[in-house]
Amino acid sequence: MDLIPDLPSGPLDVYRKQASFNWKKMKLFLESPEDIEIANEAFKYMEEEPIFQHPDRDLTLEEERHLTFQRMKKVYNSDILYPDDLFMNRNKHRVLNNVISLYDWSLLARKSLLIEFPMGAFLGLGTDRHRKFINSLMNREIGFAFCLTEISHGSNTKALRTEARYDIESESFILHTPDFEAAKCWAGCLGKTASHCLVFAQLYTPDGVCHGLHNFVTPVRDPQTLQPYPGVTIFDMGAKIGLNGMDNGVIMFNHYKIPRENLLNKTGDVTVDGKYVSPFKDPSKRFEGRVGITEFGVINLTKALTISIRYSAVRRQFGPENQGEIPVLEYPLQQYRLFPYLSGLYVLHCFSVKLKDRNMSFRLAVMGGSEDPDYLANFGQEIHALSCFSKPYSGWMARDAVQESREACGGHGYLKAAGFGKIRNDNDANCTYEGDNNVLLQQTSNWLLSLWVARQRTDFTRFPMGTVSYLNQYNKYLNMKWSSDTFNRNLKDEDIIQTCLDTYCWLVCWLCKATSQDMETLKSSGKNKFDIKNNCQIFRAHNLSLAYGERVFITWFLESIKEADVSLQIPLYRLLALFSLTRVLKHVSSYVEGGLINGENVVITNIEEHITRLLSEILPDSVSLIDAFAPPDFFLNSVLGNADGRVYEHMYRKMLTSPGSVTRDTNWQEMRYNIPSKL
Ligand SMILES: Cc1cc2nc3c(=O)[nH]c(=O)nc-3n(C[C@H](O)[C@H](O)[C@H](O)COP(=O)(O)OP(=O)(O)OC[C@H]3O[C@@H](n4cnc5c(N)ncnc54)[C@H](O)[C@@H]3O)c2cc1C
Repeated sequence: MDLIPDLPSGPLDVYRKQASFNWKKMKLFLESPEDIEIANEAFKYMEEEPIFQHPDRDLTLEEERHLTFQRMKKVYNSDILYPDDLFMNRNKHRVLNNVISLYDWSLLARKSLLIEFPMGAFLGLGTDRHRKFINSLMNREIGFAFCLTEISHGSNTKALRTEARYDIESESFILHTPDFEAAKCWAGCLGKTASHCLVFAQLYTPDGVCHGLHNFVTPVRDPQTLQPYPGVTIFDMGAKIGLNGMDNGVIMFNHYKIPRENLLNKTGDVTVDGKYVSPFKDPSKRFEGRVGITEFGVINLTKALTISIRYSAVRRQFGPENQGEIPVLEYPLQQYRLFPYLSGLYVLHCFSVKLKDRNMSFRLAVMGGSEDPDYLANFGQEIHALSCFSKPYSGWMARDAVQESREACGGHGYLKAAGFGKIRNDNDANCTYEGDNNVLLQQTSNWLLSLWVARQRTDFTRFPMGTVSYLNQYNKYLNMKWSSDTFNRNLKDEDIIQTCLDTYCWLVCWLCKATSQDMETLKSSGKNKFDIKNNCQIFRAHNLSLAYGERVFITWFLESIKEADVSLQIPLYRLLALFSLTRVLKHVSSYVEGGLINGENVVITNIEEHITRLLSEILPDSVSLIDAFAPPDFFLNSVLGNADGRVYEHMYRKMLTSPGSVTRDTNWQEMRYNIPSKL
């Protein structure tokens, strides 16, 4: 417990004293003592280093990028933020990345993209001949950008048009951008800094055959002068709505030659005389990014909810007659706007930790090579389906929570110093990069629907993570009906959660069935495969992906609760019951359509009553529940969310000390009331 410093006393004490559990114990449920120790050291270091101090004025684009770059160098040179054992200790890497993300997403993106991401690509897709690049990266002599997206194509990667044609005579690939629409764009660190790119291009052998997208190590700038090489045109994409410490750029190649060896050739190569050879495909790499991005939502939810819950606990408006004003957190409506996201934060955190662990087990199994290939294929499919769900879900949950939190803080929430603007704008990009959310989510339903088609000859328990084993009992679930007693008033939270899980089993089975039937109907009406798939997305396939994933969220958090200290279990069950009920309620139209509800709406009333009860039970715990997640004030960087709850003192100090706040405007002479009259 000494690891976790006490919180300063102030107006939040009222709620902290009401908590039914020890918040430090809760923190230890969320993070191990080792992780807390690593994070504490990093927090202290960054808080004390001059380069990490928050500027007291808005920076220009160039200043912001320069500062972020200098900070990145500081990170790389720090034994605390970048210790020697970082790559051997993935957990340490995760914790330190989280600390950096809490501080600034641009810094994390720069640090990851320029050096770590290419290192991963070389280890995963490269071979011995690329060792020189790894050495240069380790010596910090070069830096990379990752170039996949083109001006006219992003999600549809098959349609990308950058070409890499092999030339036997010079033993090189000739990279070419046919026109501006095929220019690579959005690549982070490309605008001003990267010396090399990992370029995805269509590989053509001299016989004119296209072998699809391959990855090419491409030097684009002189690392010393930062001038692009002849044959390469680069331009910067300019200011964005967030992540402005990062320089996203556009690049075009004009018959630009790179050595044959620069092809990352683990999954496919071209011989000196121009023959294409492909030894095998490595399935272990493709999920890594999305698994990691799932955790990004946790960071943004943490920041937004720390600010809004603490502020709501001290902000007073209205009250019963003659009894003074009450904190806005006391209003059930305010609780309903914030607590489901608080429960979502707990659920998402536990899910993303488990997903990372399971992904790591999968990758180790692939590398070990001794596992049954069917087992690996099933494991890989499950990880893929889950990460294609959880990356969008986490970005969207954070997006919605940040907006609700901003509004929950009223006008003051709109101040830049409240912090929501930066969280919102930086989180926004998570919904698009590493796969647009809506496009990605389709992969989860595609997989589920393919399983459904094969349901009569499949044993669903063969999937190692157990996320679809209930499909074995699809007949039982499809016959399920809610009775007027379902979710009855006397149900305990554990039983509520179980009923929600059963409801999700019904929902997934029914959505699989209904989507497949719709597809059959469209097929018999003469629609082609493409149209059939698209016409089943809105009310069916999209919801199917959500239902599948939400059920896994609940199941995995339930596992975590059972491992928690008994003193924490009641508040955790409450959170999970609230999460489950509010999410179950969002699928009501399917229950009506699919006949789960027959006639009476009493079950919905029961659910609403339970939600109202849970909100009031979570209220006394709410501040401590968010304290267990909250970063130090320096990292939250919000006048509304400090741990001492002294909101108005912090606002006063910030406003008074902001440059120019109490002086006359420099243009004051032109702002005097001497507007010429037309009269
Ligand atoms: C901050 C940031 C950093 C980035 N960094 C990089 C980087 O380093 N390297 C890189 O290569 N790229 C990068 N990107 C690009 C990013 O990966 C792409 O923007 C993303 O893959 C989406 O592609 P798109 O922009 O072409 O969207 P589109 O594919 O054009 O999608 C546009 C809209 O159409 C919808 N849509 C598309 N297809 C379908 C469909 N089949 N069904 C239903 N709806 C559909 C999408 O949901 C979306 O709403 C970055 C983007 C951002 C914002």
